[in-house]
Amino acid sequence: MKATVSRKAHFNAAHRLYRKDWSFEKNDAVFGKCNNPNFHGHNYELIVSITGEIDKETGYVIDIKILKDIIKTEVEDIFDHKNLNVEVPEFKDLNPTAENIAVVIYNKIKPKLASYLELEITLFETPRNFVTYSGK
Ligand SMILES: Nc1nc2c(c(=O)[nH]1)N=C([C@H](O)[C@H](O)COP(=O)(O)OP(=O)(O)OP(=O)(O)O)CN2
Ligand SMILES: [Zn+2]
Repeated sequence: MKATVSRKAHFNAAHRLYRKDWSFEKNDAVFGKCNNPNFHGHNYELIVSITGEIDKETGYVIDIKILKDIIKTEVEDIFDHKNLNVEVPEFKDLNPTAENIAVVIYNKIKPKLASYLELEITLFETPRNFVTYSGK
């Protein structure tokens, strides 16, 4: 019997959407106000969902305390109150769009889980804009 266990988390971060190999004009045309050289911020809301068999003895798919600790170490401690472009090495040459942030979070959390567990990341950049990534 399979179930999905989810944990919500939150981080606040600044970013700028642009490509270093494009002119300011091209970045402005594609990314608009998100290309502000002085950056801008979001209150990101994260949902980490783990799917797997319910253990017959414990009744758990995964102990949520363990998931909470993984999210703190791999996401909150690294992203919260940071400038993603400047302070998070994964975004040195990767545009910190919601899509790419979700992929980076997936790639940081996945190795910390037992290999038989499935992972899905849902990241809200604003209350109305969100992306989902599950490694496909
Ligand atoms: N596919 C994507 N499109 C956009 C992304 C993204 O990450 N992926 N990001 C941005 C900007 O960074 C920014 O997030 C847009 O914010 P904002 O302009 O505030 O968004 P809304 O106008 O939709 O604000 P609401 O409050 O949600 O109405 C742009 N595009
Ligand atoms: Zn933004």
